[in-house]
Amino acid sequence: MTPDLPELLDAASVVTLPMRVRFRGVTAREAVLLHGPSGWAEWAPFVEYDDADAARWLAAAVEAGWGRLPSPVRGAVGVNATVPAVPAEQVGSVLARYDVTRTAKIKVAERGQTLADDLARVTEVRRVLGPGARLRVDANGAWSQDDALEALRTLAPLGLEYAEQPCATVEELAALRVALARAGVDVPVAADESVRRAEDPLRVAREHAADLVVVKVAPLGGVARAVEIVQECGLPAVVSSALDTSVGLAVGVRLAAALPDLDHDCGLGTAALLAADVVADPLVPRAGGLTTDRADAAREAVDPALLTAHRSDPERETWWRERLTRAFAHLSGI
Ligand SMILES: O=C(O)CCC(=O)C1=CC=C[C@@H](O)[C@@H]1C(=O)O
Ligand SMILES: [Mg+2]
Repeated sequence: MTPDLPELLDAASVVTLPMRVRFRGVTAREAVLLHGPSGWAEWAPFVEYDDADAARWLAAAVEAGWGRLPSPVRGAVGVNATVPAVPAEQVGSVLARYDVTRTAKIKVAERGQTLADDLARVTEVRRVLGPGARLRVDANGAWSQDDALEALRTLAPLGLEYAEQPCATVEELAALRVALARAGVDVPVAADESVRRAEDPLRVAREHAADLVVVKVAPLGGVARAVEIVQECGLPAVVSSALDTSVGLAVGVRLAAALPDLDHDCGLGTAALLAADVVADPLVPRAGGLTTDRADAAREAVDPALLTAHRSDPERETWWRERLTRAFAHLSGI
């Protein structure tokens, strides 16, 4: 069932949530919470995304708020800590916000920083979490193929589970995998933007450009679509958030719980990066994981007082409502 536009606009609350640390260049996360007959849903396409992208995020919100989510095949999922591109001295305080010690994802290749900064940050995460922890890095496509080879050669001795989107294009990722193998650098490559922002999310698998895929519910158009994409790719998957509120994270947990195979911890701990949320008890990982029970409960626990307290200013609210109207016009093309 798809709501009409007046129903969607009526169901929408626009919020601005402050973040604890800068992430993806933002210090506040804006989101639209939608209350539909199937429960709360979130629509929060990154502000730089165009209306066609935003429509895919809307399809995901409509699935959660007006449709049905695929049934879980597991009741709990492991979660990684997410470490923004902070100075090494701040790593300890970031990690202290997570009840997670097994796996951490570390942002690298941040604009204005150097490989020495990345090395210091990853070294510090390894020191804090110890030799048994699984560490993955995410360059968000910022390295050239040569830079990626040099960086991963430098970081590999610290022990990396994988490198997420080390280069921007599918061609570079494919060539990098060959170059890494040739150089004897044992770091698997994961594709994120090459799946979530691609015209054809399966191309990365066809071109043998990745060892695993990172999937996010909203950019892929919903849980059911994301499950299909993972199956069609035929590669191991990691479910990750799109810097969601607890509502979006809860739906992410439902994707992780619905995948037939899940061998990696998921990037669903990002509530810890928000200084405010739309539920009183944010969906942060406990003992390294999240359960579907807690996720479903969080989605039911959206607090109207928090929606009011964090309501966006009138100018931003108008911007989001107009964007929602435009994205809705694209929805039928999805
Ligand atoms: O994967 C995680 O650990 C948390 C989520 C995360 O890192 C991201 C969420 C949203 C946008 C991104 O720039 C970023 C990513 O690239 O994976
Ligand atoms: Mg990523």
